[in-house]
Amino acid sequence: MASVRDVTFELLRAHGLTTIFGNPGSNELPFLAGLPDDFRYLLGLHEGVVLAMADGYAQARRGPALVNLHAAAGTGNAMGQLTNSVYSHSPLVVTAGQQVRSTVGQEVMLANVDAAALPRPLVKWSSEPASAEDVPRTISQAIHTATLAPQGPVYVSVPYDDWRAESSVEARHLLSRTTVTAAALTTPQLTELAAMLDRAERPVLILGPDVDAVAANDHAVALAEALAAPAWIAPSASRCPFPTRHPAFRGVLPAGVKAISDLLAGHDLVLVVGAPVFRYHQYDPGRYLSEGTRLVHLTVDPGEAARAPMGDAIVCDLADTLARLTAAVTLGRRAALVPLPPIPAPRSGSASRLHPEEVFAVLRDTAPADTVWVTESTSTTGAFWAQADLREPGSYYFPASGGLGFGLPAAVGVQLADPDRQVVALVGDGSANYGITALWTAARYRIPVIFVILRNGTYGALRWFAQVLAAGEAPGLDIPDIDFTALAAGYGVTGVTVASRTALVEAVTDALAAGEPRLIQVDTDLTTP
Ligand SMILES: Cc1ncc(Cn2c(C)c(CCOP(=O)(O)OP(=O)(O)O)sc2=O)c(N)n1
Ligand SMILES: [Ca+2]
Repeated sequence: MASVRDVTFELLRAHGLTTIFGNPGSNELPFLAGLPDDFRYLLGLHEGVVLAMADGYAQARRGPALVNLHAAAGTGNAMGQLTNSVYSHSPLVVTAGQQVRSTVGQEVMLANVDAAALPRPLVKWSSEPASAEDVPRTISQAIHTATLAPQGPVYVSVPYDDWRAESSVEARHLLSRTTVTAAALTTPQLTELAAMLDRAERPVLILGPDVDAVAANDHAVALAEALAAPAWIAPSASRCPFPTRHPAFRGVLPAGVKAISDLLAGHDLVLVVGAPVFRYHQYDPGRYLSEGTRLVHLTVDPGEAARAPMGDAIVCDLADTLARLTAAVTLGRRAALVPLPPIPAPRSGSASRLHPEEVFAVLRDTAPADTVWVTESTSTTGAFWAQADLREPGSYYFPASGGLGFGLPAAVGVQLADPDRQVVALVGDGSANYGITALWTAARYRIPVIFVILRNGTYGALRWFAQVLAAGEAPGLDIPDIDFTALAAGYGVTGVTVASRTALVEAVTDALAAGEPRLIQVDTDLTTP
């Protein structure tokens, strides 16, 4: 008779979940010991790194990723990164080892007390099965819950004495189950929306991460062209859903209520696709929409639809709806769009420092055109987008809730999922410290990410925010004299410090040829987001 562990590995295999991102403890050993040969385990030295690696991997492969953590302590360490995963709709199946089932109530050492409650509200669903026999079905439910729209992280805690229990023969049904979301607009809904777009004098598109998550970028371009409508990326961008040098592209919306409504004034119809309405950030009170502006919101997430403060929402399949709308609207109703001016020359840095725009311009011109950028340098996002030339789906990732510690490990996960494209991590000298041990995993498994650390010696974004809030000087904002080349060497990654464009070109060129992870530390001027 098959054990619960045997059936669980069969189930994971059936769903392609044979890569485990993890950090083990004694509770996890009965699950991990004797790992089947067709499974691989990627060790992260901190559970925040483990989670963010899995998040990058899942987003880049557009499929689920499996995580194994140590009881409550490991889960707690991972929760910082779950704040990102839950908003990036990352389909993560997070498992955690639990103490022996009969001892949990005594709260013995390593008991994950109230395990299913611990990760909420940072997961879509969580559970600790009520019996060993129910472990396979619970994990099956977790996988389907993570991958059905809206996708998201889920959590299952398993007492370690469950694995050796006998499994029910009925569990075999789980191995072949499939579940899918089918959410197409009805013909009347589509006809009504297409007519609304046709009637609009000045429609505008706002595109979000969920368009890139289903690689519907070309559908978004086709609709923008059919409508001759400008296209913005939704605020607090965590992915790039539209080519940044397309004539319809206008930029990333600022994350303020008044700033957005001012920018959208004059448009009589705003179509938001695949983003919450909206991920505001700085407090910037004002009208949500100008008089005469109507907003329609297409989303995969009923929660986004229900909580928006304005507009009409339709929960639907994004790629299908974009393609059908393009075919349904009337062409040629508006004058051709005037493209943005060419990318401006980057601003120059001060003595012995480069301006972030210079760094991004050199990287853009030296790295391959289909490079994947994983960024976490919070004061330089404006500089990045000003210099960006992103063309393909899956070209850009940023922590969806700004939970730092994502950049370095997520870049490792993205490179693991997408070995045919070069991944470059652009991470601030502050952010780098939250996920620094990812360098060890990159070296250990020879995952050839190029890590670029922008070192301005401060928490730049917080300096900017202190001005926005007129808060004045605050303690704890300076982080001088951290040497990331020394830290990288300690984790097995070769690093170099550069102080000129020429040296940066040379370092990037060397790193591209290395075939193993490399770190490049650049001293940069402080700029604003
Ligand atoms: C886990 C965590 N801790 C603290 C913060 C607060 N925080 C911090 C500490 C920032 C500064 C990041 O500094 P950096 O050097 O990475 O980048 P810049 O200098 O370009 O801002 S931005 C920000 O929101 C956070 N977002 N996430
Ligand atoms: Ca910094």
